[in-house]
Amino acid sequence: MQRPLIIALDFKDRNEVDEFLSHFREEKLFVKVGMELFYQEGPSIISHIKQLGHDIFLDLKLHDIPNTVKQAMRGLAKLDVDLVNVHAAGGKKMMTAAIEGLIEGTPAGKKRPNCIAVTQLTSTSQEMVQDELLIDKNLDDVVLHYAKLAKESGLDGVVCSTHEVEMLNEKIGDSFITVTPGIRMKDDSAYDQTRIATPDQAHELGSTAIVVGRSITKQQNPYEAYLHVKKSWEGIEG
Ligand SMILES: O=c1ccn([C@@H]2O[C@H](COP(=O)(O)O)[C@@H](O)[C@H]2O)c(=O)[nH]1
Repeated sequence: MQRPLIIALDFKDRNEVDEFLSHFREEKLFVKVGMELFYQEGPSIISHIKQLGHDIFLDLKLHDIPNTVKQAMRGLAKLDVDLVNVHAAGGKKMMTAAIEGLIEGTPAGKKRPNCIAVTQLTSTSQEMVQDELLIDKNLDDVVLHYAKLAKESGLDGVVCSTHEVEMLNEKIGDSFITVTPGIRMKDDSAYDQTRIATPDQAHELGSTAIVVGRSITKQQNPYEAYLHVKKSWEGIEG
């Protein structure tokens, strides 16, 4: 994976997506379709965006019993997306089943989509881990443990925050993909995210890819905001 900047298309429908993408006519993008858009528009939104020439991370974060995840992944593999994901909290059997489903569902001659596991959401804080999830461990240790489970299950990488990337690169190896949401420009609101960093910090810490939503999509000039984030991510400007 070529260290992409992935734009989260958290829009309510296809019209909003088209309006947003109209600002990027010359640009081949890597975009993320999440639950909000996919549950509204269904699989046709994927073929629509593919026809425009963009790469797609389908962020549905599957988390269910192994057989259900396997059959769901068989279906998703047919959609011609580049990246899909599960929650690592589903465990090794579930993650292994996800890969089996992807392999079975990928059309002959095509490469299966990369599959990554969410370790701990970037909206989760150390306090939440202890007080709400009742996990009596350091958040870093939880992320590392889930990342190891994902690796052992044959997944290609994880979703984590930038704060854990150096540790994962050191302990698991930097060919294991680290996709990091929770990205904010210096003066932007964190909104509901807690483990945040700027694009240039993500670059320095060694993220494979960053996911950026509102710091681009909610700006008055999304194209300018995108260029600004991209420069920072490429280490050209802080
Ligand atoms: O741990 C996670 C996993 C997924 N996300 C998704 O990324 C974007 C982030 O959007 P922002 O507007 O930049 O906060 C969003 O679609 C989330 O569903 C995440 O934030 N953290």
